Amino acid sequence: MTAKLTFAVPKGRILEEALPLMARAGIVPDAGFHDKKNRSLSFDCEDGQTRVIRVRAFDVATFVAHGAAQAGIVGSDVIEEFDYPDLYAPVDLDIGHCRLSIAEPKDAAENEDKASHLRVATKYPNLTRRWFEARGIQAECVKLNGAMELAPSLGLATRIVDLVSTGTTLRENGLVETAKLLPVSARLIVNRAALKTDPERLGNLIEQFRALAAEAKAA
Ligand SMILES: Nc1ncnc2c1ncn2[C@@H]1O[C@H](COP(=O)(O)OP(=O)(O)OP(=O)(O)O)[C@@H](O)[C@H]1O
Ligand SMILES: O=P(O)(O)OC[C@H]1O[C@H](OP(=O)(O)OP(=O)(O)O)[C@H](O)[C@@H]1O
Repeated sequence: MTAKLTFAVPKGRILEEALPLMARAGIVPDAGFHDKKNRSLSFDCEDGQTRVIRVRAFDVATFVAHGAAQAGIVGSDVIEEFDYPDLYAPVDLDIGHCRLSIAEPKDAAENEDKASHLRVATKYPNLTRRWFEARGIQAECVKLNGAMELAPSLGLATRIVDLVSTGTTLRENGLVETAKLLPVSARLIVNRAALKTDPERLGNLIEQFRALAAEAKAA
């Protein structure tokens, strides 16, 4: 018997949009997955050949890149931040849309614009450093895992780099978006080595998600 395929999904916002797509690709975790009291992190699927693990968004990429999970769904923000060579992201699922942006207080001092060194609060230090470096600016990143919007008013940083969708969080915290680093959407990801050793199963999975994404686009 072949080993179960482990499919990793983020536990938060992408999940709601991802579950119907997964179901159409035959990945349906058992009822425990939807039971809020269930503390299990791994769920067998109806097909008996797949298990779904529910982890934090950044950890989806880590599990798949190391081959602990063979495939999964994660935002392109996470893929670009890690840039794992063993991660293959063949299908844009056209869900989980947002953008990674720079923001600053709406009354920021003008001379900040000409600074060659900035302090930036972010969950994405690699993408942030790269973006500023390309513009000749050295970004000193303060890594936060949430509530980035507090950093400028409390003097932790002068800018933030964070995900923006409606813009409400920025507005309600007195910040304005000054540049867009990256448009973001969720992707199917696959471990490259697993694709080589199990080309039939993972190849089929890619084709199924590819067809679903194309269908959604055409609709
Ligand atoms: N408005 C938004 N804010 C944050 N993430 C968004 C937004 N819209 C879409 N996304 C996508 O959702 C992903 C976050 O997923 P999720 O909420 O599952 O993370 P998480 O694992 O709960 O995060 P955390 O590490 O904060 O617990 C982002 O990486 C991004 O790709
Ligand atoms: O533009 P908006 O529609 O307001 O969405 C953007 C906000 O959503 C995300 O935070 P999330 O709610 O995931 O909480 P977090 O700060 O814990 O990451 C993100 O980090 C922003 O704070």
